[in-house]
Amino acid sequence: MTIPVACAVILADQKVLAVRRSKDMPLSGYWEFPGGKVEVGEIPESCIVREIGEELGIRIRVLASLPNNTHAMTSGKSILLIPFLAAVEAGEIKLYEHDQLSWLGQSELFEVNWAPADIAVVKYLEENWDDLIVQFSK
Ligand SMILES: Nc1nc2c([nH]c(=O)n2[C@H]2C[C@H](O)[C@@H](COP(=O)(O)OP(=O)(O)OP(=O)(O)O)O2)c(=O)[nH]1
Repeated sequence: MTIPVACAVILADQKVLAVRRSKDMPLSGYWEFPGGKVEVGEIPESCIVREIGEELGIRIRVLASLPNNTHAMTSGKSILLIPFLAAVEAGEIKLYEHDQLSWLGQSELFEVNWAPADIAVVKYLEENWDDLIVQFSK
């Protein structure tokens, strides 16, 4: 079984936002890009805007979609991670589900303990930083 999960790489000032899963969440203590499961009948772009509203209390604008990554979990399920590059359009970030946040620059990307499914996405960001984060920050 494959679970589609949309996540947002939110950029500001040439940094990206990482959040830590709290003790009430599965994979607690791991860092991730905020987001959640795509509901039945929902498109990933709508899902990510909805999830970010629920988790961070902000409205985002989707700038681009990034390569998906499938990751097999020990449970036998797979996560299909669908990342979007996004910017804050309105509101102030508050953590409604996570317990910590960090804004990471290119050289800081691996300073947090990423959820395993995110590692390929983070590597992609690191390798394409100038084309993505620098360009879209202009
Ligand atoms: N949001 C998010 N989830 C991730 C990432 N990487 C990763 O492995 N996951 C996993 C953790 C969870 O097993 C699953 C997402 O579930 P979730 O609990 O955040 O989803 P949700 O908000 O829709 O919550 P629910 O339906 O379980 O209440 O995907 C990521 O970067 N962002």
